Amino acid sequence: MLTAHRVADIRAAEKAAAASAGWDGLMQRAVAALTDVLARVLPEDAVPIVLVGPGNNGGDALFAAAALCRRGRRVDVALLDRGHVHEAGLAEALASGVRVVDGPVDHDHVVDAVFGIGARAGLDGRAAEWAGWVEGRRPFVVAVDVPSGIGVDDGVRPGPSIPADVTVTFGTAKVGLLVGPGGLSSGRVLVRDIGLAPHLSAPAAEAIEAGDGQRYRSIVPGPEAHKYSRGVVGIEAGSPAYAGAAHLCVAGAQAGPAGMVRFVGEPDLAARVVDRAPEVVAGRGRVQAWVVGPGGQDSPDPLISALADDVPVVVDASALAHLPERLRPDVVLTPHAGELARLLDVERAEVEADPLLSARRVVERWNATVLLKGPRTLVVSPDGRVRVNLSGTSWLGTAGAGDVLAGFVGSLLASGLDALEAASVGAYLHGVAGARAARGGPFPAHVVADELRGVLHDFLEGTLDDEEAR
Ligand SMILES: NC(=O)C1=CN([C@@H]2O[C@H](COP(=O)(O)OP(=O)(O)OC[C@H]3O[C@@H](n4cnc5c(N)ncnc54)[C@H](O)[C@@H]3O)[C@@H](O)[C@H]2O)[C@@H](O)CC1
Ligand SMILES: [K+]
Repeated sequence: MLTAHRVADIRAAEKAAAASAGWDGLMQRAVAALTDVLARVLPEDAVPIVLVGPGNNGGDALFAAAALCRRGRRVDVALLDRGHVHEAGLAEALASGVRVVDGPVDHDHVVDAVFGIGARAGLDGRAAEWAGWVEGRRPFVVAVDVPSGIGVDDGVRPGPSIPADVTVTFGTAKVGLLVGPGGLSSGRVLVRDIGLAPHLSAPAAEAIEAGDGQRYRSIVPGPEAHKYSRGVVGIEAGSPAYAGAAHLCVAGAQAGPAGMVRFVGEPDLAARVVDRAPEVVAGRGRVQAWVVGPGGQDSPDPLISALADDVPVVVDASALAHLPERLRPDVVLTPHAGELARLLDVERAEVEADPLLSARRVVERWNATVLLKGPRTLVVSPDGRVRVNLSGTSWLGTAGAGDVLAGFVGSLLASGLDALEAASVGAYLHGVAGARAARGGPFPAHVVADELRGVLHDFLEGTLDDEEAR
């Protein structure tokens, strides 16, 4: 599991770690990790420019620049403000042969050490000019700890920022490296240990990784299992206008661990669903989880009857327009940004600017678990836990992909995972399945359902490839 913490918690952990290692000791660990990454990701013959701000973030980079020079590389450095700079770092950089220049010119490689966890979101003055230069030239950027300009705790981007291809972050990820615009500006996030782990509080957010399958072995049927013990998922989805949503939602559910799928819908549609998927049982009966809404009619009834069963419910698409006053933590709402904006009666852009805050507002308003779909799908639980999904491909922006996801999450719920786990495992594996499908080019959503089976298998067996999962 990748963990992310808030700045206040990281500062507290650093203080505790510094009590034994000393502040210089901590910084030297950060410098060693940074130097190691830079030596690997920057081509031998490149002359990178290091953009250095006033704090310890700049200090880290000055020491790393010095270390690179001592290894025979050429490095340019530009100082945001000569009056405010890590003096010991600058002295060592100069002594090691770093060249101080006015600013970036024709550099193709940038090390962003303007601001670290001491940053306020947004850049102005010289830092904003540098951000503008980066936007125009599009060099390869390595961010030190965080990309400068983003909100470290929330990933907002209220003004200019320096988006990175790689972010080398110390001790633990920061929430703003994962969510919202910050998440999309951080590139590949490499967490490097500097000895904070024993001192860190519970993470503010987590992301499932390829190696986490062992945690979810409970969904593998044991020797005594039968179809009912594996869980039954009920689906009320589809309508004359969106008959395909019923098929795709069923396909998603059948790719999951549940032992049976029940389908509820008008007789013609139910008959077509059973024609395509003969294992499906049409009609109501006992279920361990419901999925309502994909491609559904504009009616409150499916959600009302699902909630009356007192089992976990996935509430998607049309059913989102009919939420009662209050829900329960085992209800998973699955809006995209536009649907979530409608729930809050705000503009979609507001949700996209700060998805974590927006999702939290819905969680608080309804006391339900929220899976906010997007390039960085978020899952937020009423108990405060947050998961961010890092798997996927832009090709998943295809009609019907959400129907598959809703069915798959329903199956995970029926198999006994709690709402946060079902939603985040579902989003993660759905993303990996999309990435796998995309190897063959653009794909229709039913291919995602086809891939999910194998992806779930590889995840649980511990053989999922980390590379394809990002
Ligand atoms: N504290 C520690 O134990 C360690 C810190 N390390 C490094 O130190 C960094 C944190 O250093 P600092 O606390 O000095 O913080 P920064 O290096 O982020 O610098 C903060 C300074 O920049 C100014 N500033 C922030 N955002 C601004 C903005 N948008 N516009 C204008 N000025 C702005 C602040 O007023 C403050 O003076 C970490 O990110 C990491 O790179 C590492 O060396 C590891 C150890
Ligand atoms: K930085």
